[in-house]
Amino acid sequence: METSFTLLQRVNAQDWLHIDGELCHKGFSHLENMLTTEECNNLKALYSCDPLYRSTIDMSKYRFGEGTYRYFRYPLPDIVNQLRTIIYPFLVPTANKFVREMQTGTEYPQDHGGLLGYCHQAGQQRPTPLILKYEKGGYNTLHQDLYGDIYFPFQVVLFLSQPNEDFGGGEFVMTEQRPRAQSKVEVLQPRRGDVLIFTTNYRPVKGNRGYYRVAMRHGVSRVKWGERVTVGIIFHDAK
Ligand SMILES: O=C(O)CCC(=O)C(=O)O
Ligand SMILES: [Fe+2]
Repeated sequence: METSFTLLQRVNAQDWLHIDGELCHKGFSHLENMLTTEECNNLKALYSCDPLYRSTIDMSKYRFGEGTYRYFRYPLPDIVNQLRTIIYPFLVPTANKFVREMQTGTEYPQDHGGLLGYCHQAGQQRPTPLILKYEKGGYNTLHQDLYGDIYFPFQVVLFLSQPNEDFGGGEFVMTEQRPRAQSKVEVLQPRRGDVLIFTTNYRPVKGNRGYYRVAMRHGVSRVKWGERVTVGIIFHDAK
């Protein structure tokens, strides 16, 4: 989308009631054409700017997969910070519905600063947004991005590379683990500029006796050729 709309206007224009329904019933929602090609290219170009990062992880070293990711330092790049701050409040009603259904007793504050306040009080002070790069053979094993006791139940991935043009393979994969059942998978291939919102830990599903937890994990299948770059926006900070 070549657009002159601000990020706030673009986020505001989404059908958040529909997104709420998708998060509750499927655990993810795919928003198409949120970022322009120029914004994607600008974000990708940040990858090699060393001073922006607090740490760089070679995924194979920890057997997390194959590829590299880099955690941004504070202050975050403007577009990452804006999206983190702007998207958060739209997700709070769904997050609080999850909490009420599971009766965990926590309520998420209405603005992102409030969530960071809770994180910082609990000793979670390190920024979690990151940029990930996979080359031929790269992949990301199934995982959850929790980073401490305080976590927000949704997170976001920005897709910066074009499938079948910049890379092949490298699908985004999610699994749902229902209690006492086999796992179900979803395989997505979002396009450059798309944004995916998904459940970090679990989603509540109504059963005969109240709600039960369906754990969700995400990862990336093997990249067959080319280079795939994403930015992950996690709303809570890390220990
Ligand atoms: O590269 C991807 O699509 C997955 C990124 C990821 O695991 C994350 O942002 O938490
Ligand atoms: Fe992740």
